[in-house]
Amino acid sequence: MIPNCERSAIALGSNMGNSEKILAAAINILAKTPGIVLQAKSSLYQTKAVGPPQPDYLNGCVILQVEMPPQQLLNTLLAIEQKFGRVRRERWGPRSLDLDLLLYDDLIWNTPTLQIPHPRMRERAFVLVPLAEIAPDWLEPVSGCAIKDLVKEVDCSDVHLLQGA
Ligand SMILES: Nc1ncnc2c1ncn2[C@@H]1O[C@H](COP(=O)(O)OP(=O)(O)OP(=O)(O)O)[C@@H](O)[C@H]1O
Ligand SMILES: Nc1nc2c(c(=O)[nH]1)N=C(CO)CN2
Repeated sequence: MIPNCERSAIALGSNMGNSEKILAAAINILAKTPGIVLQAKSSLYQTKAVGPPQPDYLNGCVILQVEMPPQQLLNTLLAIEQKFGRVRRERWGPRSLDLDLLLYDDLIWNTPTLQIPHPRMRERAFVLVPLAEIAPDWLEPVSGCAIKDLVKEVDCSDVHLLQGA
């Protein structure tokens, strides 16, 4: 536990390369980053890609205790994406690693480079299913709804628990 720290939820996704290995390695790096303590880790889910046709994703979420402001946390996430050779080509296109900052306590934050809560999290079953597993009672601050209730509003039929993960 870090004194004066905030709780943050991060979504992880990958559909290029050895996604299981990449997600495990990314979580490991996050857990070893100064100012970050890994509090909880969801199962991994195989999910049908939303967006242009592309391979299925592996998705998961983690809860972190962080002792850094939101923009610094985003910069940390972008640096980890780069380590795994993330190249931005098309919007919502395939990627070796995607890390999205979903929630930062009950903060609502809107700048050109960072929006919290993540603006599309409420419509994404591939985010809400793993997040509900580890943070069901966390209130998404824009809607005021708990994650366990938001997950009931989306179609979860394309999100499957990865066996043996
Ligand atoms: N909450 C957030 N988490 C991550 N990135 C964010 C957030 N809010 C704004 N951004 C900005 O979005 C930029 C582009 O993100 P990215 O390329 O990962 O989008 P995407 O994964 O293709 O689509 P989506 O944002 O719908 O998940 C980042 O460089 C970052 O500046
Ligand atoms: N199933 C799934 N589809 C996606 C994902 C993702 O992580 N999982 N990420 C996207 C861009 O952030 C676009 N589409």
